[in-house]
Amino acid sequence: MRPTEHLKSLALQDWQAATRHPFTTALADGTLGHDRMLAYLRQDHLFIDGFVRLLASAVVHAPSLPDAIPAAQFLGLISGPENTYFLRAIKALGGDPETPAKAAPVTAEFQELMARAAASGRYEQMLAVLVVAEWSYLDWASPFADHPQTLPFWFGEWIELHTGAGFEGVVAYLRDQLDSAWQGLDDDAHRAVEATFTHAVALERRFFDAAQDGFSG
Ligand SMILES: Cc1ncc(CN)c(N)n1
Repeated sequence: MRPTEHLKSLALQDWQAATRHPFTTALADGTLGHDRMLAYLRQDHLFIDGFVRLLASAVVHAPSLPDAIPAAQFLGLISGPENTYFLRAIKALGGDPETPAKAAPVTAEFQELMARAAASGRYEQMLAVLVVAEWSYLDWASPFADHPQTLPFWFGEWIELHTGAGFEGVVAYLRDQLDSAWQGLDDDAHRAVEATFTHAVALERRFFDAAQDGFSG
């Protein structure tokens, strides 16, 4: 079994709950309340701040230039079209993209996990969080790739950013990086990757649970 399959198998319950979540089902069929989508995007924009720094750290720690380049290109996508999507969508939903939200507890925990992984100097720790974040999003969004064009852009473009050949390539690359890093690690480092990976999956689930509640708790 591939190391990334093994890691996912350790977190299967949370994985399935995160990737077949009523929040994303409602988002994809267009019935999600606009207030809910706005609250989610304002929290997720905070998540992206930490994510960009984590991805940049992975670029720094990649073992070679060919290993670093796909992550560097993905960094450009997140910092460009994805960030612009956030600004446009938050504005269209009635929010002020220039005023950051106060981090909800689950967002703050995610920020801490990403900051810890980035500061660890351990490439596999960075990849453990990056793989969960992008693979779980590919998993929930893929069944909705052919969404109706009538969906408002704040729903439709969010699905498009997480589906398609380009994004599948990002997930394949991140998984390959973690699979090959795993081979060179000792038992203690394997346990540490497992802990970070399963924590990240639990946070993805809790992030959608909180989003479903409008981040009110
Ligand atoms: C919480 C979370 N996890 C993952 C992703 C995927 N980019 C995201 N936008 N937000």
